Amino acid sequence: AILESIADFNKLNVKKIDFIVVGAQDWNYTTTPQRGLNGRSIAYNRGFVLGGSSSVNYMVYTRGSKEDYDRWAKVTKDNTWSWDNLVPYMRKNELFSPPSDGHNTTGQFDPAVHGFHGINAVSLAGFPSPVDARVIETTTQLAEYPFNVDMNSGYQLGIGWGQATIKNGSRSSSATSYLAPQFTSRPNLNVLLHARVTRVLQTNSGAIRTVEFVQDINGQRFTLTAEKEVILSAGSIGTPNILLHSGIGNSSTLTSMGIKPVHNLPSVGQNLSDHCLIFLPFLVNSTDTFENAERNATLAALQFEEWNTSRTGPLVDNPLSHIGWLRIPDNSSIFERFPDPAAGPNTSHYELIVSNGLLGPPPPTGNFLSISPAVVSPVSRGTVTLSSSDLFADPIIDPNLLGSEVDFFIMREALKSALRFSAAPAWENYVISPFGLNSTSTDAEIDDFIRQNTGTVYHPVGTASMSPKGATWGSRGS
Ligand SMILES: Cc1cc2nc3c(=O)[nH]c(=O)nc-3n(C[C@H](O)[C@H](O)[C@H](O)COP(=O)(O)OP(=O)(O)OC[C@H]3O[C@@H](n4cnc5c(N)ncnc54)[C@H](O)[C@@H]3O)c2cc1C
Repeated sequence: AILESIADFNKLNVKKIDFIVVGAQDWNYTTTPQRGLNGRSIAYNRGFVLGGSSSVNYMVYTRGSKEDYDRWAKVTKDNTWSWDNLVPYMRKNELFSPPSDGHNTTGQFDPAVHGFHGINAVSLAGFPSPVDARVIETTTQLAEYPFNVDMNSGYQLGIGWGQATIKNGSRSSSATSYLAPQFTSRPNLNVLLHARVTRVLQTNSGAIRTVEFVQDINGQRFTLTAEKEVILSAGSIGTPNILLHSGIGNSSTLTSMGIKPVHNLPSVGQNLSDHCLIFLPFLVNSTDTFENAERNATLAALQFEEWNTSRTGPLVDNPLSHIGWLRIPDNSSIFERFPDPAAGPNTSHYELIVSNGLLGPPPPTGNFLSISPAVVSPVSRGTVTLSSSDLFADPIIDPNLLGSEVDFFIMREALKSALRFSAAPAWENYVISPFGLNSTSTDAEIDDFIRQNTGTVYHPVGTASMSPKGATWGSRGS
């Protein structure tokens, strides 16, 4: 059942709680000033809603490369995390669905690598983007950007059609899939809304099976104790925040903050890794881009009406049409001093995201194309730490974006790659010029542009990281 309050829960008179799943619009977090971004602090979105960030994200469906998962297996010394062992679960989860416009998708994805009977819907775009043909033409013109029919096959390199967690023009999230009515109506699943977890606590046996929470920040604290286990899934910011307040973290740091240590696990909140991104717009010779509806309320209302009545039109999709997964050359000078950060030779260093418009608030005039680079094998590591023992204070979030020389080098090369992509013959008479950057910019000018414009794709991970059993680090450390 979906429950509004603990009082509603108590009325159910539940005798035994097997599992407690901590899940819940935005937490409104801001990062610390980022050294790699000229000291800028940036917004750090996290979903504050049922379904968490899956209810607010860009809906891009991308698996990692085979090598990424195989590296997980190696790091954890646990082969269940390998690609071969995880793919059956990816398939089981996936409900690959026709696009909203029902167009023929032959040659736009590989059915052999998808699941068609799961609950998390995935589909190709359901409204043609005016730049589709030029992107595909580019893959035939520049050897550097080969076409990849399905970036989610385990082999990700190349340019392919974007897949999104969308069905019939609507978002498929954890809230619409795992928490769909057929599941929340199960007698052994209750979802308590408006509950904010403050800590996880030890029972008399020492096991951590009790969850402490409030329904009103100034109100009573409640506890529930699970018969079997508590699965803490509050995301890469919420999870370490709760653990640290619970005394699970670096014991000496916790003691200095007045928090009683329960378990010394110094890795909690460390090792934060994220994908940094630059929205890279190009001024184009077109009148058919996102900017039209963004500057014209009547057109926007018409598009919304179309979506609302028939789930057709431009609003059935997320704002990107194609993605490229690409590597900097193996002989890049950065590798003379640093190891290759990718999980293997078939794993990308950076992503190029193609959109038929400027991502973000549009300037008063001009039509745009974006080819936005993101660093996807990042080396920089940041932290989530406590600002105080106040259970409701925001944690201190330092993703350390572009903190490493390797990530900066890759971002610079990715940005130059986006400029090369836009210079393919396919874009002749279409792309006028990069916006905010000159194609003859010096490295120093590009570097300054990067520091001033880099943000994030909001993919923080690693703050409660997996580790081999018995390791002295990570979630299974001593
Ligand atoms: C703007 C944005 C765009 C993104 N775009 C994409 C994309 O296109 N494709 C993609 O694959 N990924 C994308 N991501 C990342 C993706 O959404 C996340 O990686 C994923 O949702 C993480 O899942 P999670 O369950 O670990 O954490 P979350 O989804 O963040 O879920 C954590 C849940 O725990 C709740 N919670 C936290 N603390 C507490 C507490 N104390 N008490 C109670 N509840 C609590 C939160 O409210 C939330 O509901 C994006 C993220 C954002 C924010």
